Amino acid sequence: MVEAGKPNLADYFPLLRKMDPQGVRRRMTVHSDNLLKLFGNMMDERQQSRKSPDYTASNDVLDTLLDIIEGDIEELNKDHIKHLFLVLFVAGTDTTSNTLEWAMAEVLQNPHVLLKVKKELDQVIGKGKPIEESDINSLPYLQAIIKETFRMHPPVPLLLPRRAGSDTDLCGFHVPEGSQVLVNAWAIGRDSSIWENPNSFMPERFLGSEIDVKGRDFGLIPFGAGRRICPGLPLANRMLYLMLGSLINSFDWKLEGGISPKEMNMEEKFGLTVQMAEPLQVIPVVI
Ligand code: HEM
Repeated sequence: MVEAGKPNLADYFPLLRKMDPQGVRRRMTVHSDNLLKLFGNMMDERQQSRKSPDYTASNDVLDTLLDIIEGDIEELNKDHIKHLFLVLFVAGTDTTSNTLEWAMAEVLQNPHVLLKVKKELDQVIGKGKPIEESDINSLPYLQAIIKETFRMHPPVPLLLPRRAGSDTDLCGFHVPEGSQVLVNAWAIGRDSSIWENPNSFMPERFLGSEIDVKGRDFGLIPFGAGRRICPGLPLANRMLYLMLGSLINSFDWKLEGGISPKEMNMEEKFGLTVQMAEPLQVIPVVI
């Protein structure tokens, strides 16, 4: 992921693409091949165990896809599945874990938010009890925290690049056909003409508001919008509610090194995804 996020001269000067002057493409090919090998081995192992008479189907994604290719569908083969897993791995892991890390960091930096969400969880779920997917709708403040985290820290800050299909005039700018267009979701989230106090973490702004991350409200588009909106959105959202809610409801948290919330380093490190420059280090205390 670190390699994929490095600026590549060849993206700005396409003539250099064949030369690969920084070796980015060469190294990325090695990383992708290693991952494809890993997924290939996992598939072989699973296919082997599926042959055993004691095998109980787990009905996970791999089992479901293997059922399909072992049937008589020719459009999908093992190679497709390996590449599908590669895409899901690259698109779905750092994005979700970075959001969780930012959400925890913001909540811990803002003790009044922590107090409020703990109260909500206590009232709806009960202190220390596990959260179920069906509880999410009854936790508006937890939902607001996730939205506010996406507004301030969209993990894919420039979304995925677009190419203009034809000459276009947009907000006074001429965009020639074939240009690469980047949408800066990070800057939209910090735009003071859209958001009041854009640099303050205020989940309350989403309480009683219809604004959502599903691509209809262009002020908040961490998953993109339109035909190529992130297909992992429903999964990522559910995982985030469950993980953040469980971490907050099951533990008290202490900042490592005895630092106070105000001393936390909230600087960002730019890459394929925006990470915390200094990873969050916190100690769970069992409730
Ligand atoms: C917090 C979590 C996530 C965020 C913020 C996120 C964000 C994004 C964004 C911004 C795009 C590009 C959309 C566009 O440019 O319009 C994208 C594409 C994509 N995402 Fe996610 N994503 C997340 C989690 C996931 C997960 C969990 C998966 C799958 C398990 C996933 C799979 C994909 C795929 C396959 C694409 C490419 C879709 C296409 O090109 O048509 N994402 N995601």
